[in-house]
Amino acid sequence: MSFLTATLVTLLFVVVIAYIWRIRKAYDFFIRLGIPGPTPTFFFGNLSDVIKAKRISAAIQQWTEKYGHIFGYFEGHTPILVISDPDILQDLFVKSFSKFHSRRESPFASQHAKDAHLFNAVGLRWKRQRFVLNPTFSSLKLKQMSPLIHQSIEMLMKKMADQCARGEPFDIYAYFKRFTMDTIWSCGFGLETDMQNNVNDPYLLNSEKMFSPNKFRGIIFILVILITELTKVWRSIFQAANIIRYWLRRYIPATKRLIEESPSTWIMKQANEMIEKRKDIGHTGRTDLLQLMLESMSDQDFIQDGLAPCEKSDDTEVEAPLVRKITKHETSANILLFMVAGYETTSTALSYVIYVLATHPEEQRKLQEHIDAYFDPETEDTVPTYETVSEMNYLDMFIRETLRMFPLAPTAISRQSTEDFCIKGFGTVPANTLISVDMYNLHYNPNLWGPLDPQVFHPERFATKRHPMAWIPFGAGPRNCIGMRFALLEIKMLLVRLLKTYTVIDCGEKTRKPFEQLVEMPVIAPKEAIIQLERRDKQLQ
Ligand code: HEM
Repeated sequence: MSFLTATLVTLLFVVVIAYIWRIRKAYDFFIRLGIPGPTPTFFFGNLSDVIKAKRISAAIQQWTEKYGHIFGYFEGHTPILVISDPDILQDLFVKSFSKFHSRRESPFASQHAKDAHLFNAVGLRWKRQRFVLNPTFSSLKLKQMSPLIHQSIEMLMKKMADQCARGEPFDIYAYFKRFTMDTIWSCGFGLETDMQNNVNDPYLLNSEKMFSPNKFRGIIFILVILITELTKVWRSIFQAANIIRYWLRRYIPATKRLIEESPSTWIMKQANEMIEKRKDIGHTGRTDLLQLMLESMSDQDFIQDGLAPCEKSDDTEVEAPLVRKITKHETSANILLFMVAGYETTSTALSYVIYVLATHPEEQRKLQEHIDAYFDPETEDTVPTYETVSEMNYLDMFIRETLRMFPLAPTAISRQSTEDFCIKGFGTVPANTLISVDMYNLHYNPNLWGPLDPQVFHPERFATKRHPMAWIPFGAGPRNCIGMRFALLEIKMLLVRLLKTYTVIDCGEKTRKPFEQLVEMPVIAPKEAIIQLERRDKQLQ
């Protein structure tokens, strides 16, 4: 063995030993703080329990039952602190928000990249973007958007009429996806898409691909968890692969048939074209998301954020950033984000509402009577206005109760502390600790939701004032879901139209099975939502 080889082998040996020692030491994290939790396995942490539970949120639920409202587990050797004590969460998410404004970094994109969007950005960059985007879903804007939402509903109702006439069970979830995609494009970006009629629409296909399993993404994800120190390397490999794919397709036409374009690259390309087109047209009179971003668009490629100490934002209790601008990179990244966030979440929420309606006929009847009290059941095509649906309390409670029982994005809520913090009864938790929430535990906690058993579907429980952290399907505090009011409006307007005309019928096993085998990716969703529709006027005859 040459001297060089011997030196290299020794060096490698030292690095491996140091790494093993580092991992071993990482596993002392919760022991030092006196926080309970499942015992980690060397290198993998508690991943085997997650695999057994099939879903990360299901594993977290099981651990909360065993270890209580504060516990810790390990993803690889990264400690994750899970909290479901509502008072502590209130402190972290709202009162001490200045220390907890960051979210867990995506394995695929850096929080500090030029194109970090609202979901990924941290600190002042996030505040600046949120400040520009917050007015998107104000009451006035929602009111202006409601006729556009109605147009998409009209199209969906035509499809529902066809399906009802067939008299067979069908997957309504697929229709909801096309409906929410049409709606977000028209309300957010002023584009008249027709995905409800064109199932091969490239926007729809590419967005669907972003949620479908992808082996390469899966491998990068696992590598980031297990060898987290090399996150930048794994991320660069992921990004380089996308760039190579793009250049190969662009410059070697023969590869077009062999190599598929990455769906995010495709969407970003459309987003950039859309920005240029709208810039050419000038102000359209529309006040959609794209217009808001264009009005605040900076000529700079990168904005150095700074604080204006005297300025305060209306919607967040944080100081406003000095520059109320957004770059072109951030604009196109946010177009991608809003499209993805506004499509899968709302359509999945609708599929849960449909499941509840089908499996709780008595509750469905009550909701129909409530709708009949506001809209004449004889006139089918009434346009449910923003004002009227906003008054419909029982409809609101029905949707809230569905999202309490079926929270679909629990892993979207994560926070990372920027300073040390104390949890009463435990030690000082160091800065940069990742915090997760057990949404199921909060949503099913009898102390927060009693006296009626939280396992029972009972919309009226929302008539009683509850703890502000008892219901958090859209997150909490200044960094909650920006699209919440839009999603709720869309769901309400659609339900009014659907239930005025139809009753949702349970198709037994076909309806129930997909909801017993939910998949978390990252939205928790059934594969399909099979139901049948029956005209209400036919039932009365
Ligand atoms: C039923 C539908 C929806 C659910 C359940 C949902 C859920 C969530 C959750 C749990 C978060 C994380 C909040 C937190 O960390 O506290 C979030 C963030 C976000 N959501 Fe939604 N969402 C829905 C619909 C929408 C829609 C329709 C849009 C846009 C059109 C949207 C855009 C976003 C964005 C941009 C963020 C990041 C906000 C930030 O970091 O400042 N969501 N959503």
